[in-house]
Amino acid sequence: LLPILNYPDPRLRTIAKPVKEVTAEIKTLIADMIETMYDAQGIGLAASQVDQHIQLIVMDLSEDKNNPRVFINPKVTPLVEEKQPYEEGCLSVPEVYDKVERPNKVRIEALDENGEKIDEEVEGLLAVCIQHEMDHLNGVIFVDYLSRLKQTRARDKVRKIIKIREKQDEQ
Ligand SMILES: O=C(O)C[C@@H](Cc1ccccc1)[C@H](O)SCc1ccccc1
Ligand SMILES: [Zn+2]
Repeated sequence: LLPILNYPDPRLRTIAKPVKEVTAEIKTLIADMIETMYDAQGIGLAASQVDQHIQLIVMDLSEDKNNPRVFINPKVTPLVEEKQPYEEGCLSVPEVYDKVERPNKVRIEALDENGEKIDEEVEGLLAVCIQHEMDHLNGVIFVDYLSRLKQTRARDKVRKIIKIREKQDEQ
């Protein structure tokens, strides 16, 4: 399992670099990220969150957690002007949930783990999730869209949760 960086860790603000070639170690990273995402009960994970600053996202929205998707060097283009609110969460901001408005239909252009082209139009949770992950690759965290007060509360809450988790790990 890979350690997930927690807000407000400044490393989460790093801009991810494009992947030049899908090497063996990138394939290992992909497998480790998928395992880490499942363990953390996430439906998406960006490489930035595990302190690897390359343009790589893994996602699995399936019920049985048996259909992982890999997006390398992704480009997301909104297909509708109108934005819809969605109650987002983030593995880097544990137990903080709040509404974020995003276009709910987007085009995804990327490469998959075999370097094959992906070019899909998606909507709903998949569209929300890919935009949330793309933000991570650009050093943006969903709490950045919230008020200052909510950002302060999020920071305090994450600090408390991490302390509790560290205590649990000691026992
Ligand atoms: O990038 C992450 O931190 C994983 C995110 C992905 C996500 C964020 C907002 C909306 C959908 C997906 C989540 O922690 S995965 C947990 C989750 C699952 C279903 C709905 C919301 C959040
Ligand atoms: Zn996130």
